[in-house]
Amino acid sequence: MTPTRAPSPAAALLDLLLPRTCGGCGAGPPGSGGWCPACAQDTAGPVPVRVPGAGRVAAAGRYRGPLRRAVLAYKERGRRDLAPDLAGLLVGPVSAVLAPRADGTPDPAAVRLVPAPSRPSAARLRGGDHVLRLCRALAPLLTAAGLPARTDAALALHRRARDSVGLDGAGRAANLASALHPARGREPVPAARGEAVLLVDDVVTSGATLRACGAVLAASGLPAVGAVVLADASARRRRPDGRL
Ligand SMILES: O=P(O)(O)OC[C@H]1O[C@H](OP(=O)(O)OP(=O)(O)O)[C@H](O)[C@@H]1O
Repeated sequence: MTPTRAPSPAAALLDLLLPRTCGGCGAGPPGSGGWCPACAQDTAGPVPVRVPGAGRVAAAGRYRGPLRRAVLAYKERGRRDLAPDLAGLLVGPVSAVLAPRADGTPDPAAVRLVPAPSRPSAARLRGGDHVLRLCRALAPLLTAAGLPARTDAALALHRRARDSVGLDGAGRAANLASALHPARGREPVPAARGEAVLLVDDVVTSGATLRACGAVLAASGLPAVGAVVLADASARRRRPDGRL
């Protein structure tokens, strides 16, 4: 996806001052949780997503309708104010991924949220890393709900990582394999006893991103139990230009 340039400081200030509108349809003002009642109905998750090799994966909903519009508005159209509302949609998927297992694995006592990283150039154009911002909004919600959570930007993409637009699943996997690495400048902090590591991303399509991130985390001694994403686009076909 190609982001539009981040709004100027004046425009960002205006965003803060103007009444907020519904994340799904843009009509305002929104109801509780940042959504109008109709869109809230349509964004109710969680939905399990099958991503072989990525552990348990759950999404807040399918990549369509109000949720798709909200993700695009948040990611590409400068609606950074939607971070708390979108983070709120991830609380259910986190519970689903961490739900008790039949094999007797103990329930996690805490969770570490690892954002799937953006290309540095894309993050600059978007006015910051949108998935990292999402994690930072989600962590306090989980903590308030009784599951201590923190964000760990443990992964990064090389500056020269190419835009994956136009690549199929295999091409995306190859692009990521050469570009994804543990964040520089610090040793990975091992998971504390009882701490579950969870990947977070905005959208899952082929699953290449979640698998690649999971592989780098595991190689750093931080295996993830699974992932949560805002929207499941795995049933959609990318257009010939690679866009959804
Ligand atoms: O399941 P997958 O096939 O890996 O697709 C999902 C990934 O695709 C998008 O990122 P993209 O690589 O297009 O970068 P972007 O941040 O520029 O959108 C999206 O943000 C996910 O990270």
